[in-house]
Amino acid sequence: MSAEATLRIMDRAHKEMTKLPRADQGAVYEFMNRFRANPRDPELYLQLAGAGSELLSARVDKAHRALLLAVGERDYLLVAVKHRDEVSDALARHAYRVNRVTGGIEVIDLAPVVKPEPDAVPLFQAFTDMQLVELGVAEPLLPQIRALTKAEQLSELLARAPQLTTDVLFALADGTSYEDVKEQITTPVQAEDAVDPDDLAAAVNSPATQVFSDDEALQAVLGESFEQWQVFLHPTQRRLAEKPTSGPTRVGGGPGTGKTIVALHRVAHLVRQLPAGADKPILLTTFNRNLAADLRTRLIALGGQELTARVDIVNIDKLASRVVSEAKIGAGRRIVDDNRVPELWQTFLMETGEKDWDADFLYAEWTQIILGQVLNSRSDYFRARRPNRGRSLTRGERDQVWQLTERFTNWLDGQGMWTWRQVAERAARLEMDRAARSDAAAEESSGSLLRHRYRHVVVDEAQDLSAAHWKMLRAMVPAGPDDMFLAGDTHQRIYDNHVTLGSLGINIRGRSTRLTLSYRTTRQILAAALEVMSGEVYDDLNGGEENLAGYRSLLRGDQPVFRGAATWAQELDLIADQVKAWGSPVDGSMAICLPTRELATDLTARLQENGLAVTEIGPDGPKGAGGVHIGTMHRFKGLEYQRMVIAGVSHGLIPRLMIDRYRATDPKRYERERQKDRSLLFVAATRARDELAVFWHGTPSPFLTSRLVQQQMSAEPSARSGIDREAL
Ligand SMILES: Nc1ncnc2c1ncn2[C@@H]1O[C@H](COP(=O)(O)OP(=O)(O)OP(=O)(O)O)[C@@H](O)[C@H]1O
Repeated sequence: MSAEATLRIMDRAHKEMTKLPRADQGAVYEFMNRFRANPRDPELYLQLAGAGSELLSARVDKAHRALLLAVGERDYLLVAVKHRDEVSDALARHAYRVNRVTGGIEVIDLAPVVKPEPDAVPLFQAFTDMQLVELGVAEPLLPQIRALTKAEQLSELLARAPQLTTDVLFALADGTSYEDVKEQITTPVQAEDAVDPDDLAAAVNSPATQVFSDDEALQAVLGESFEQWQVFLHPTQRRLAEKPTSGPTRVGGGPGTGKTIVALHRVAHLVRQLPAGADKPILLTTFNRNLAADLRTRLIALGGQELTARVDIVNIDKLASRVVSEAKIGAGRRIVDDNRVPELWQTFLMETGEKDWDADFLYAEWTQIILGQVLNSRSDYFRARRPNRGRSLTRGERDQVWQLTERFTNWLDGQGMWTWRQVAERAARLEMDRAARSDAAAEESSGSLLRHRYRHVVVDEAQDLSAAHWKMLRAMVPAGPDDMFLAGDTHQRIYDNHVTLGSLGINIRGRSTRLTLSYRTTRQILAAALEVMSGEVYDDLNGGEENLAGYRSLLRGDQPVFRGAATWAQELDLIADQVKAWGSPVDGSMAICLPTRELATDLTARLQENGLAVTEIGPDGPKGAGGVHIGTMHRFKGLEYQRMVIAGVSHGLIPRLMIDRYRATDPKRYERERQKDRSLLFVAATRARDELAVFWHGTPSPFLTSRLVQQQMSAEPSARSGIDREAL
């Protein structure tokens, strides 16, 4: 298709579009097609957006207008899609300018933030306007910057300023000298050639302009379906999805950065490379059932039934149980839920009169070391490394533990039971044997019928899989190019599975990447979620450390609400009021997350008394589409909602009071359990797209920093203690 005009989309505009209701996204999609074909189509009403504005406006549909910059005679940059009632506000509020340092186009938010204080000393009086501009500060913000006298005002301004302005002013306010800022912040992003601030055509091609898509990529995707456009990958995401790899690869990144989307596109890409056939040589797996169901729906939306037909989509435990039942193992045995196993250990120790060992300790040793590492024999256990296990064990003690676990498994067996961990361990062993036989057969003759199960394995929520799961997966696919693709974020680990992939035969070193741009949530919600995580150290699945540096959002919204009540009954009132303030939506766009089932039951009753429809989120996901969704924290993994309440964020509930008993007896375990509960809160907070409210009763959870808690006292930014880099 030859087009009349080229159209590019700014990153920010694209993010805003992903937030529109589906029907409106469809209208934008149609608009872009028409606009590219003929921008002067009279029905598009292309015109100057307003007197004195640098922007043009065009009609998307009855309600929406596109705002565009003309960057060449027939080249346009889409900078925003707004409701027509919001256009004049948007024009007054934002300026689009070429930055003199980077040469990129910046969107500058001109909303006034500073209330002038006549006698106070301006924060940046030591620097001239010229110096600030030379460092890369956005010129239209200079009048506001000049009026800043307090750190809190600066925080507020920087929360909306372009990146380079933020970096420069933050460093200067922090006491960094002009020369150092120039060297460390400005020079690295300086354009190679001289910048002409009026040359938009050059600016739009500058790497500093955050253009989501160039015209070519847009044209390609507009030729596809609307569904595909909805998950049109950012160039960074696309590279990850399509890059050939020499071995296992991992994509990390904070919540909502598109890891799942990339994993799905990776699957689609791999399917496209397959020779024709009716088999399923690609495994797509994740932690639990509802996430697997969700992956299936999303993959069908992306590539249809034909593509999905080549992919085995199954959650990891089901996959393991399939392997053992194919081998006719465990028939008639009931699989008990892992959270019941500590209790079973307790009963076993009581029945056998064994008093020297603690049930919790044995449970953890058995699941994490013996089953977790798929240890075959007592001598393997004697040699095993026991990372993260706290106290060391002598050889004699290891012998006792081994014998006790053998007796325990026989005891379980006698009652017709086994655990998911045992199933995973057995499946791993079966698959490792199968792989060894298949390798041996391949060496002897090329016509062997023994093959690995899959050619490619793609794993989402990788942070929650156990070592036995990884051993099973490793054995299911031959080592080689594009063998394993893992997506996950260790900050969201909510089950106690810590692994070092390298020691399990999965070598991701040098093939690990991180996404940093959140598509889900606003800057304000991200800042609050990140604050919950402050001070904690996370691993990178491979023995190193991982952080969320650079994790950001281009979307802005209201500050999240943080509010406490004296009692649970009063907290229920707060929740009911919040639901009402949000217009009591019962279309499934709002959810409430609680730490315990009891609290969830109370809240359900309360909302139902108020006449609201409530939908429980069960192990397979929400039990219906509409209603107010209510669930305990674990249920929220992988979900997203327009509005979220997190309730019961109280001392003793988050983290759970019961973990206190490990504080003295098993400090490592205590730290792990505490980190897990912190991650649960982080996962819950990052499910919110637009609005978040956090409530507690009594004393707030220690994970809510005093700054977050203070937000209830005063909506004023002056309640903050200072400028915090993370909060920006
Ligand atoms: N390129 C994109 N275009 C449009 N929407 C996107 C894009 N990438 C991600 N999204 C949207 O952002 C949201 C989050 O994406 P996704 O679920 O893949 O993130 P994630 O990193 O797996 O999140 P989490 O770690 O919280 O599970 C989804 O609604 C998804 O459709």
